[in-house]
Amino acid sequence: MIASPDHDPIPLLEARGLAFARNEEAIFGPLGFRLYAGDVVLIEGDNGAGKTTLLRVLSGLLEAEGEILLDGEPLTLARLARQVAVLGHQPGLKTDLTPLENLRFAIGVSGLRPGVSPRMALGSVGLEGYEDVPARQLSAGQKKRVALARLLLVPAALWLLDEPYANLDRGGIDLVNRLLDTHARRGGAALVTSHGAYAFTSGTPRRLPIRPLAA
Ligand SMILES: Nc1ncnc2c1ncn2[C@@H]1O[C@H](COP(=O)(O)OP(=O)(O)OP(=O)(O)O)[C@@H](O)[C@H]1O
Repeated sequence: MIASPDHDPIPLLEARGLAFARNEEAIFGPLGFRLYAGDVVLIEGDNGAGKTTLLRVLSGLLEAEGEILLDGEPLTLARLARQVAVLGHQPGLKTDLTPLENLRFAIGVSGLRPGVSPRMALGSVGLEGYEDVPARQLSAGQKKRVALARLLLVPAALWLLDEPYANLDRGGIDLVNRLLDTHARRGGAALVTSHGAYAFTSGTPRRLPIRPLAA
């Protein structure tokens, strides 16, 4: 069980007895943990350990045994849309649309954090000048940066990030760490998978590995 020293009594995310099996083969769990405002938690595990599966369960994409609570309430699709931002292996962009259009689409679905605009968010992730280029013309790292800009724009307090460092150069890795740091200081929380090579290399927020993830 993970808990920060100073936190609100209600965790942003709580898992109770969470277990997932495929074809009767256990993938992970049972697993219990709490994530409070200000927590950034690194999910560690070898290839195939079940990190992505866990994030897919927490994102409502796969059903598992056990309970998932968001702000103390059972996970529902409506709560997910408002309270959780997910960054998967794929950047999740519509490639015929530009970065600006993709971000406006995301705002339409998940809302807008006060005080930030799509152009500002693209500037923050180093994509000034790429606002109006079709996303299919962007490199893998640039696409990942658009997905990071989406995190900055939406108001969700809980971030679920699957391999956010993949495809990023050194500056991009530092960028992810800065975004996590700022998000945590603003009262957000994040669950991050990584193979560890690049995790939290600078501007390090708290590092709170959960183990074991795979029973
Ligand atoms: N769609 C699927 N159908 C069947 N088995 C799957 C499927 N997706 C994943 N698995 C299996 O579930 C297990 C956990 O996979 P998962 O992708 O969660 O691992 P991971 O820890 O994220 O791995 P990696 O570090 O390689 O990304 C693996 O044994 C994998 O082969």
